[in-house]
Amino acid sequence: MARRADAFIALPGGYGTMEELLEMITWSQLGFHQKPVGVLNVDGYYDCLLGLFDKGVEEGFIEASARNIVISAMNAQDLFLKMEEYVAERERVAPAPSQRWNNDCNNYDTNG
Ligand SMILES: C/C(=C\CNc1ncnc2c1ncn2[C@@H]1O[C@H](COP(=O)(O)O)[C@@H](O)[C@H]1O)CO
Repeated sequence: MARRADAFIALPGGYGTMEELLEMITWSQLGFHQKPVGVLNVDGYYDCLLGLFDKGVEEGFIEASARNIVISAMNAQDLFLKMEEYVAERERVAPAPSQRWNNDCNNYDTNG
């Protein structure tokens, strides 16, 4: 499913949603994909998580270029606009990304 998606959007959710969001962010960071990853920050639900990402950059745990992987907006219209404009800045760092993608995403793609 992840391989077939054009983009990923996290709506407000719990641990499972956050886990999937972070997985798509880390896959982008590792160069497994260059698709936009959006956060629909309804009523500021994700403010703390986004703030933690900023702190991660400030503290040197997250590269500034990797912080740009995460696109956020308070409403769907703004989020879509930002995601349409997204250009992946990070190089593909993983060796043979297409092979890695197939290997790492097999669990998600039950339709072949
Ligand atoms: C093995 C992986 C993920 C495992 N986690 C989940 N797999 C499938 N479905 C899940 C997982 N975690 C939560 N869910 C369901 O998603 C909905 C939202 O969950 P949330 O915790 O409220 O955000 C809910 O229906 C859960 O049952 C690989 O990544």
